[in-house]
Amino acid sequence: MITVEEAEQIILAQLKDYGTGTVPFEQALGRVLAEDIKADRDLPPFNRVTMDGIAIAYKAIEQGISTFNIKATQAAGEEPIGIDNTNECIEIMTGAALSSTLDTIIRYEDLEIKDGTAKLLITDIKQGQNIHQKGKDKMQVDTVAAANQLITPAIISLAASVGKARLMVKKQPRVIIISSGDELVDVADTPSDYQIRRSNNYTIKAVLSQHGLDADMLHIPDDPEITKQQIQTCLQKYDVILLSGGISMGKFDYVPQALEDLQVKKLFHKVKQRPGKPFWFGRHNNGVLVFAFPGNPVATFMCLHRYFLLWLNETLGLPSKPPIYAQLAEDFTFTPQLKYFLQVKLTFTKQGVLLAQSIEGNGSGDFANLADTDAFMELPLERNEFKQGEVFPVIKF
Ligand SMILES: Nc1nc2c(c(=O)[nH]1)N[C@H]1C(S)=C(S)[C@@H](COP(=O)(O)OP(=O)(O)OC[C@H]3O[C@@H](n4cnc5c(N)ncnc54)[C@H](O)[C@@H]3O)O[C@H]1N2
Ligand code: MOO
Ligand SMILES: [Mg+2]
Repeated sequence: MITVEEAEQIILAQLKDYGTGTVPFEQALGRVLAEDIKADRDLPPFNRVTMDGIAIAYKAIEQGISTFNIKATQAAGEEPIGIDNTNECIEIMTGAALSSTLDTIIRYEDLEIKDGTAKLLITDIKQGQNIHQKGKDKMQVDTVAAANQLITPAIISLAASVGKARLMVKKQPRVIIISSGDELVDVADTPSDYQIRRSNNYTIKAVLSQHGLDADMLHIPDDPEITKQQIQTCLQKYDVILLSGGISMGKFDYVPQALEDLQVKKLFHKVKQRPGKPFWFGRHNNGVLVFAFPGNPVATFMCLHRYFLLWLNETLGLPSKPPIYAQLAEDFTFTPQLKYFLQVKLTFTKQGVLLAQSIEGNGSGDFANLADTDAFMELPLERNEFKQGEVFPVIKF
């Protein structure tokens, strides 16, 4: 049986470029940017007033002038209005473009405005104050957002401001989620006393959608022929198949045999880990990758986060995420020769330390426990005793 690290390496050796395409920028949230976004003009594009008040030429202050004739009022979006004499000012609003004859803004709070004049109530005035200088943030053709990063709301905002109505993004793999098992009925159906509703497929879909990835869903019964037929169809239509269930040692666990019959090369089956020991991974000649997760809900959930999301991140060319470490809140013992992914609840202490409280639940079938936790703590395989205060990596979900 291979280790978690070996499984990770095998999976990360299967990265694939799915190409690029363009989407309207408003629909690009959560996708991966595949081009540099450049400023179409300076940012800001003009000397932008940052306070409502008056605009003056600083020279007036040097000349000892403290009362100004208001020549005009300029709103944001209006053509700049200049002055002819240093004893003049323009009443001006935040966001307005400043005329080249003006270089200093005094706020209304620091003025007394009466009978068409503005009198200064302060003496400490700096040349250039309350002005966001043209080109201060970025110059024309500067890159405002570099390729190979996740498109966040801030990047949507930048795209809008530089007039990029469409963005080039990385194409995502086409994904199908296949659940299996005769004991599983759909959400809308009423299970018999010996059935349950299927949930893993919805969990996977929800996690993927949190990561900006859409996926189709399919359920197959425990029938070897149907299992084979259905997977065969999916091998033609998708880039990645995420299976849940049917991969262990049960008499009706038909998935590994079906995959083998369909020429999906097994790259590994079983990993030294709990949960998720029976995890199966392989690749078809045509490049389709198959992640077959163990059916127990916590096992599916852990493997999805630990392996598939990692692969997705790398395959889309995103920078590797630095690991997050937390401190174990109490002693913990785990004796099997498996790497244990302990379910924990994370909190920050007053000292700013990330603390992991173990919330063990009742094994990998206890999906109710997932709602009470927010991370897996990855405990080293080589050890059995873990002490309060020790620090280990965590996978937040
Ligand atoms: N003799 C052995 N038996 C088992 C072993 C083993 O090493 N030797 N491993 C156990 C472990 S660990 C796991 S995990 C499971 C994995 O089993 P399968 O991948 O074959 O999954 P199933 O048998 O189909 O189902 C297991 C369990 O999960 C429930 N399930 C499955 N799919 C869903 C779904 N979509 N939504 C909700 N629940 C689902 C299913 O009803 C079963 O209760 O094998 C152990 N056995
Ligand atoms: O992988 Mo199993 O999840 O330990 O129950
Ligand atoms: Mg089974």
